Amino acid sequence: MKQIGITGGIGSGKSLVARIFNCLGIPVYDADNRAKWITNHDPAIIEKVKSLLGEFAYRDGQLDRNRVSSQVFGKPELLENLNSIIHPAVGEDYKKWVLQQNTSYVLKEAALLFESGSFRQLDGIIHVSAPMDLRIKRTLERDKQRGREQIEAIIARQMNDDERLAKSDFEIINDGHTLVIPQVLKLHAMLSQL
Ligand SMILES: CC(C)(COP(=O)(O)OP(=O)(O)OC[C@H]1O[C@@H](n2cnc3c(N)ncnc32)[C@H](O)[C@@H]1O)[C@@H](O)C(=O)NCCC(=O)NCCS
Ligand SMILES: Nc1ncnc2c1ncn2[C@@H]1O[C@H](COP(=O)(O)OP(=O)(O)OP(=O)(O)O)[C@@H](O)[C@H]1O
Repeated sequence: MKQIGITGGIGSGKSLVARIFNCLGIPVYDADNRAKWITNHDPAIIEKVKSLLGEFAYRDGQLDRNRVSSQVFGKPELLENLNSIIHPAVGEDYKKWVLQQNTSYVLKEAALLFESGSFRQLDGIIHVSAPMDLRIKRTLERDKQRGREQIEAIIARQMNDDERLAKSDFEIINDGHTLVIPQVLKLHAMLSQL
């Protein structure tokens, strides 16, 4: 079974593209969502996050995401420390998940496939590309709690599009003009044959 990554910057449309593959019967591991689950449920991770960010990082037993976003996205060192707690846990969780799948290929969706090093375990990477202004506009519309300043701080913490695309094997253009479903169908036909 081939393991394919799907990546792209914030607001590029990874989740949307991943949902289309999922409709075709392809299992998708959503690293963002699993990271959310782990930070709320794994006691060892919760302890580590609290010792890094303080007790107030959690409210009513849940990670206070707005508070933590304001705390970490403007502070590269703090974010790196948070990443080094969460990324290995997501890596282990993914390994268990993949053993339970039995399709011709699976998808791992993550914004930070290259930054986290997890691309090394994958057989190919799909890059979802969209112009920067459109990515910011989509994210502003989706995440009402986030301002433009925070979105720009997040973008500054991610690999730039050119570099990410150069490291990827396939591209899906999600620029608001190019039709997305035909691109997914073409790639799905090819990946199913691998
Ligand atoms: C800082 C946190 C609490 C903010 O939560 P919030 O609900 O506001 O945002 P969410 O998790 O939905 O992320 C929104 C988008 O921001 C970007 N992003 C998230 N974490 C990071 C990061 N560490 N570095 C760069 N970009 C990131 C991604 O494009 C992501 O899709 C959360 O993002 C987090 O715990 N991040 C660190 C762990 C991580 O890297 N998760 C990503 C997948 S493993
Ligand atoms: N082609 C499109 N047409 C209209 N809306 C779109 C399109 N692509 C994405 N969107 C919308 O833009 C927003 C961002 O898309 P999505 O959540 O898939 O991005 P993402 O790459 O997964 O972002 P993140 O890294 O933050 O998780 C969503 O609200 C989504 O519905």
